[in-house]
Amino acid sequence: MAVSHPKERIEYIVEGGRRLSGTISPSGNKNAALPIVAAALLTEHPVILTNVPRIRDVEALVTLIRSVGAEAEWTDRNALRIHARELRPAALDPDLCSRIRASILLAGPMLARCGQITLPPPGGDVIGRRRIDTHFLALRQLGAEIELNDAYVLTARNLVGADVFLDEPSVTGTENALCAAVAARGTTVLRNCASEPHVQDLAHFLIAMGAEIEGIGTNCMTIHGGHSLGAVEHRIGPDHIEVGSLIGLAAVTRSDLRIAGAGVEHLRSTLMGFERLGIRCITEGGDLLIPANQEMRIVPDFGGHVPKIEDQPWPAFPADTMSIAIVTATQCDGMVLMFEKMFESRMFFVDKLIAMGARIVLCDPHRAVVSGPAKLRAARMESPDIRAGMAMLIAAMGAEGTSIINNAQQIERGYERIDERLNALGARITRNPPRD
Ligand SMILES: CC(=O)N[C@H]1[C@@H](OP(=O)(O)OP(=O)(O)OC[C@H]2O[C@@H](n3ccc(=O)[nH]c3=O)[C@H](O)[C@@H]2O)O[C@H](CO)[C@@H](O)[C@@H]1O
Ligand SMILES: C=C(OP(=O)(O)O)C(=O)O
Repeated sequence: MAVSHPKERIEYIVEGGRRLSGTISPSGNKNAALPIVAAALLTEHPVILTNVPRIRDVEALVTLIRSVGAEAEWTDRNALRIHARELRPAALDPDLCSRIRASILLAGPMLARCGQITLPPPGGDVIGRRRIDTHFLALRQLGAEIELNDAYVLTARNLVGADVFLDEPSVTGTENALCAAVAARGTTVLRNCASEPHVQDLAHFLIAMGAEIEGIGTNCMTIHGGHSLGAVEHRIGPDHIEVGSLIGLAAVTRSDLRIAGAGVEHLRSTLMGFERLGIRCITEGGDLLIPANQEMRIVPDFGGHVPKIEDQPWPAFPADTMSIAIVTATQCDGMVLMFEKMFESRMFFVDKLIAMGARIVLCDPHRAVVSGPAKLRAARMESPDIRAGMAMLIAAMGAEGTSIINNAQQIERGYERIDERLNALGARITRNPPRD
């Protein structure tokens, strides 16, 4: 699959009102694959990654690492071999960098290997301000110098361990700092760091390469840097955001689904959020079952008060599952406050759901009250970002009639062949243009 041209437009034509059934396996975690592909640049030895989601963001990052001299080839549909034998701090394509947030993840590994990198501003979902201050705060303390011209120019003669307190637990900020700290001389303590499953997966990958890291899964990691890093084979963990999306999809379409190998150890806050909406899943070994006969009655807070679902850094309810929870709540009986604490523009897509018949009051950029259930009508929509796009796809599948989702390439930034995989469960989604 080639990296898409920015002008490439994809639409999904979705026939609603169909129940799905069967088993689906989640893809590898997008937000783990991206930092791990970048971190493969830390070693001059070959790295083999399996369960890599073949999505647009990963393809874009693979193109970027090739442009600095790494060999990268797909040895199978979801297996990637990277060999960063020699790297050159070449100028990165500003257009590609602007399409993905993950281009910023090259900072730590490239500083470690080449002592310099010029990074055009990163992109990613336009869901609010995407700060990079935390990245630079940490990298500066580890010895980097940063200048801003048209691009960010980062240099470091030596990376040296430090005691770093992050100003917020930024996911990609923590990942950049972790990669730089692994290569730095001496010990680094990263305090107030992020601990999402993808941050943990990156840390396990680095340990498999030879790094020494303590405190994985907590908000304080200690890294004993400077170990030599060798060849490694690593399997990317399942995408807990995709699992959350499938739970919402099953509930809205009243479908019976089994999610095989769902990574159940990382689902507690997600399941708790959906339970508040009256949706209960069953864990069976490593699988998650979502029965079709859900109560879908919003559980009030003690004393009958309006409950809320709010996102926060891990281990709380994930920000990337918020849009899915909103569309799911429109089909549940009762009232709930959805509180998006992290991004200030992510909730604006609810006007599309309102146009379909959902009863939602957007109180301000961070809070929306949803009252359900409301019958959804088919509509023509435009996907503004990955998760809003997925929420629209769920709404379209739950609505009577045929909906059209434009700009579906946004959905494909994060979900692999989602049309094909849902069609295999009984959905009817036509992709335009068809796949090669
Ligand atoms: C490539 C990648 O991995 N992208 C993910 C990564 O983005 P990214 O690493 O860009 O997100 P950050 O964790 O830096 O921050 C996300 C937003 O939350 C705010 N914030 C963060 C921490 C906090 O305690 N309070 C707070 O308000 C930040 O200011 C920012 O607006 O993490 C986000 C938050 O899980 C996810 O939505 C993105 O999918
Ligand atoms: C916000 C997201 O991604 P990114 O940070 O890559 O834009 C997301 O995955 O929902």
